[in-house]
Amino acid sequence: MNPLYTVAEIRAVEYAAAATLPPGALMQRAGQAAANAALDLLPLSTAQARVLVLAGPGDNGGDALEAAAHLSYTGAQVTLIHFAPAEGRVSSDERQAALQRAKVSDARFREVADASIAATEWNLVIDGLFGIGLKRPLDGAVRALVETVNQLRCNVLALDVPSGLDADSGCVVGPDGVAVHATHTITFIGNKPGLHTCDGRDYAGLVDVARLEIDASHFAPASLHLNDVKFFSRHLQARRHNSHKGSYGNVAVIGGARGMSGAPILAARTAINSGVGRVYALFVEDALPCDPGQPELMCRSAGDFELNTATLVIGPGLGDSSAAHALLDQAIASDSVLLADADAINLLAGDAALQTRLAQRQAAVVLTPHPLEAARLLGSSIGAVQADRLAAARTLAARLQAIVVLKGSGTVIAAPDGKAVINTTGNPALATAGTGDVLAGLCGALLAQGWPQWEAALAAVWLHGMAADVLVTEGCGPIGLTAAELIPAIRTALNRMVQHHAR
Ligand SMILES: NC(=O)C1=CN([C@@H]2O[C@H](COP(=O)(O)OP(=O)(O)OC[C@H]3O[C@@H](n4cnc5c(N)ncnc54)[C@H](OP(=O)(O)O)[C@@H]3O)[C@@H](O)[C@H]2O)[C@@H](O)CC1
Ligand SMILES: [K+]
Repeated sequence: MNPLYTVAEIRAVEYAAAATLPPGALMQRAGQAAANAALDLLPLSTAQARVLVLAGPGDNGGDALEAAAHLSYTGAQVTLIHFAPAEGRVSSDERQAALQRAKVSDARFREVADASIAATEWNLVIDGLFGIGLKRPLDGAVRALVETVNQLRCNVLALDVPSGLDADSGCVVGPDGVAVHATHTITFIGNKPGLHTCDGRDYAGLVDVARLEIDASHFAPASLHLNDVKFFSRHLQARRHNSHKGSYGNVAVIGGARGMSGAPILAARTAINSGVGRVYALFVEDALPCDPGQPELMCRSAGDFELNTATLVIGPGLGDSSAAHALLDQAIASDSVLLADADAINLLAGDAALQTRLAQRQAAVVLTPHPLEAARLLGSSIGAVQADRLAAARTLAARLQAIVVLKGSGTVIAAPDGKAVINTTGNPALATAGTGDVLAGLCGALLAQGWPQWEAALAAVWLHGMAADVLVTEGCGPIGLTAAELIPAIRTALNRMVQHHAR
């Protein structure tokens, strides 16, 4: 089920596997897998293909040298830019063997400063500069080379990790760092979180995993996965004929301070379109009499509502007034399943006692912070949260005993026991006002229909991103997609999933 491994975990697998294999076997397999992946990206007539291979000073460079030798034997015109290890550093034996193979092949070695590199029309660049051994930002000649490669218009295949990207966090290693902008990444032994969150999705392109035929016994159970429909599909239930609106739960969205009534309306509309029996839009100030665009919603003043009668989605447009704070306090004190978003998270961040009570609740809690909200809760900065999104989400989940959905590219969903998932759907169309309210309403809807909080969060994030992906393929984004447009697309995606998976 799409496990992800940290660099430390990959190193442990590599160490254990290498001990059972002939010397150099893993690098040879990596080089072969890389060459195969490259051939998939080249014209059928390889003899015409011009391939630029960048080989760094470590074993990632060794993979590249192996791949270069293989490709040159297929007839491709391979040009190699090779960085020897720094003075005082010794190549591994397998890397030295790979260098020899490349030297005796038809691959042509060129100097890094060769001006013809920028001017040549390459069919493919293979990036084997740095993999999981990257230790510092790229600088000097390597940085200049990466900047040149990033200007080329051909496919770029990264080996293991796009050089310059941190394989654990998905951050370009900086400050002011650069990384190879790959169109494809073939990653070795196991998939890595950094390829799927933060900057990872922008730099890795399409990711493929080559396990290098390592025996499954060398892999410890993963605590981190990519999101997968299999994780939640058993909760996709077909509807019974003999059912009524009372069968599908109640959601109450609490928010809507003055000037911000749109946020709870978006969340409430999403909830009713995602199958909830009854949906209330509750306003901390100036309740709207009704929502003319969605008259099924019951619009009320929040103060008049019995909070124990619905799944609560608190926060969209809630503001920071004392009335908002009091409502959050009451919501936490209630017995209802609770989703806290947006201003509810900001209010929580400023009230340690409320955080303690939240952590002690019996009923389920889901929090859906974006990175700034997460930073406020953690008492840190956006930069610190983004530098390690997984740690941020896991820390919050453990501290607040809640499912935490840390939004952003490669949304991270974390549970108090440390298990975590990175979502794979979604695109930059979601970077617009109101999409968070839609996600909150969707997750609240699933919770109200009886989904456990972990699966509800996984499914909501998946469907929300999938709806955006479908809309983008239809030309409704990424530029200019509005949050409200997601709602019917989510309804369609949810119904399709139920048709496909439910019994
Ligand atoms: N071992 C195996 O069995 C297998 C390994 N595999 C492959 O090996 C890769 C890991 O190899 P690795 O550990 O040698 O690290 P790698 O990513 O090549 O970089 C280290 C080198 O880069 C240097 N360096 C670092 N940062 C730098 C910078 N910013 N600017 C300049 N230099 C910098 C660093 O120098 P140092 O800091 O030590 O002076 C060192 O020389 C892995 O990703 C996979 O592709 C596969 O073949 C499967 C089997
Ligand atoms: K690389």
